[in-house]
Amino acid sequence: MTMKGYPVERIIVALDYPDAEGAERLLRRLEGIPCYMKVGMELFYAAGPQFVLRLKEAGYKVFLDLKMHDIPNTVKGGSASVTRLGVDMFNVHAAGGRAMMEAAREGVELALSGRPGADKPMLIGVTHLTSTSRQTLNDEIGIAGPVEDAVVRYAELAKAAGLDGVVASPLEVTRIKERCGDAFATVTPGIRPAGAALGDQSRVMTPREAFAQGTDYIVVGRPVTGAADPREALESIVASITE
Ligand SMILES: O=c1ccn([C@@H]2O[C@H](COP(=O)(O)O)[C@@H](O)[C@H]2O)c(=O)[nH]1
Repeated sequence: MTMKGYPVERIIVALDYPDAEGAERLLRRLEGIPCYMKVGMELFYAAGPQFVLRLKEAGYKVFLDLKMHDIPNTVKGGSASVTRLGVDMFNVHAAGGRAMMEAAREGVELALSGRPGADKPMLIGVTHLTSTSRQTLNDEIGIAGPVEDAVVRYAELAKAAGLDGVVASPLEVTRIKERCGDAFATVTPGIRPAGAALGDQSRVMTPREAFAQGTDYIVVGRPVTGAADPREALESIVASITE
């Protein structure tokens, strides 16, 4: 299954479930669709590294979305551990600063040293969460100006630290690509098919609009996992992009 220039591998399905059984039910519904799978803190804290290995054994690409944010030495160790696990993509908070992101990069190199041929995971910086509105940024967090400016600043910092890309909303993709280059990847949650409930998301676009902005990956959770027929929901997202 391919989309014009955007294979379905660029759709990352968020497996936000409280246990492995829930995620397994979804995997059965989506059997044969080669989308990327995202394991976030809810599933990882419940089902652990074993579930990541199970996805890898089934042939999926895996984004481990744990958003590390700690002192550089700790993040270096965490990055080495998830690299040894064999994930294809993982992330750290850009708010941790340049030294922390560089330490994450070192952790990847450490885990790969002595393992020639092992795949290097994409290391991605989290900018401002897609649930963050301008009002939250300005009035609660205390950062002035549009969210986009703050996101682009984090993206530039992530690039300077040697990261491969950032998590941002599709609304910021054009400016990130302008400032950081097209090869610097954007991974964009905050995806809502037309008419879908926003839930707690604030900065959103449809799947089609997001790819039209030039994003590399979209992340979709509840519009698929919360649908009565998740397979039909995912196929309809693919169709909305290719039509
Ligand atoms: O800024 C961010 C970073 C991560 N996420 C994650 O993406 C999915 C989105 O799920 P939906 O159900 O489609 O809203 C979820 O796992 C978040 O943890 C994000 O939304 N925004």
